[in-house]
Amino acid sequence: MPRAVAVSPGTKTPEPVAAVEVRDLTKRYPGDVRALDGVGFTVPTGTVFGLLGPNGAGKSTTMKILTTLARPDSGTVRIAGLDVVAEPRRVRRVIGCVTQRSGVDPAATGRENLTLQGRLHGMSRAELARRVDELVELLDVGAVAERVAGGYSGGTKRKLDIAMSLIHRPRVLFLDEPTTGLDPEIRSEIWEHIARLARQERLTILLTTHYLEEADRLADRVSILDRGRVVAEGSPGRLKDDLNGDAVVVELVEPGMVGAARRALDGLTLVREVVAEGVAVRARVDDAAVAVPQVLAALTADGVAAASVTVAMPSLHDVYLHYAGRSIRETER
Ligand SMILES: Nc1ncnc2c1ncn2[C@@H]1O[C@H](COP(=O)(O)OP(=O)(O)OP(=O)(O)O)[C@@H](O)[C@H]1O
Repeated sequence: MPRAVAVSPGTKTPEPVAAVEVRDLTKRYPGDVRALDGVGFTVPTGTVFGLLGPNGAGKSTTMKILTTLARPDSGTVRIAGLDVVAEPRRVRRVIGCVTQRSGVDPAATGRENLTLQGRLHGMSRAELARRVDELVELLDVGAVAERVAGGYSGGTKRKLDIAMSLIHRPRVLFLDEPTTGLDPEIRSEIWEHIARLARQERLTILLTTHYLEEADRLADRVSILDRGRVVAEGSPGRLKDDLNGDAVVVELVEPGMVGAARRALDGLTLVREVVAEGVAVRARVDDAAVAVPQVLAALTADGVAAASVTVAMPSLHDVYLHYAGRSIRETER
């Protein structure tokens, strides 16, 4: 946790303890769509915060308002102490954004992309050259920095996008689904980079994700949004602990039986929630020792064959399912 007040090196002005402070945010779209209905959360300086929620929950709308791209109907947002509605230009100077749409110019080299970005921020030549070198090393893109970005792999391109968002040394970094569409191996490499950035650059990071393992791995705290409201907030560990009970995961012999397995387990009073996960079903129960025999009996009675049964502690998937009322996998695009 951060100290009460920190001093940033260049300005000697005290940094507010909360890097992001969101209060009572509301936003309606035409057609009486209530996209945000009183959203509030605080992100302490130097921490990583995850915004989770099913499609349509209000994550993008929240991100747009926080990054000055949209105005709220009511409520307040302060970024590094600055009001996003009253001082959008100053806010833009202290934030960096990585959106799902890449800002990389495929015809320019990695180094040229970074340099151009720095010029757009009005950085001096010497300072920019230093910063480009620093970021090339930090994001480990030295081997490809002189090659045109059009030939980069998806992971390298994403790293360049992240580096570009950091060129002007922002205090708060917004990452919108930073690893969507990447291979699992590349995804964990990007996670390592993000975690390192948070430490080395003393960044506050706010990310949206629908990979719950990403939030579990990176976020100090998460907020689960549903229908424009925060339905749960806390550290991933605390949210999991609060759920109590166990998760019973039954892997099925036949993928086609997932629906039948789900219906069979839905009918058991000791199963609190059940969700399909690929060729498995995941049920949350109070006591796995009591539940497993009944789970297996119910499946057998309905003609569903189990390949394996695993008992686990509740995961962030179970937390999400509990608060959002549905699995994030059911809501994936
Ligand atoms: N420009 C718009 N006009 C009308 N309705 C909109 C507009 N943008 C978003 N909405 C609606 O507002 C609600 C919140 O959308 P938002 O995009 O913020 O959710 P989200 O959590 O980011 O979902 P996703 O992950 O699908 O982007 C949804 O019901 C959505 O359909």
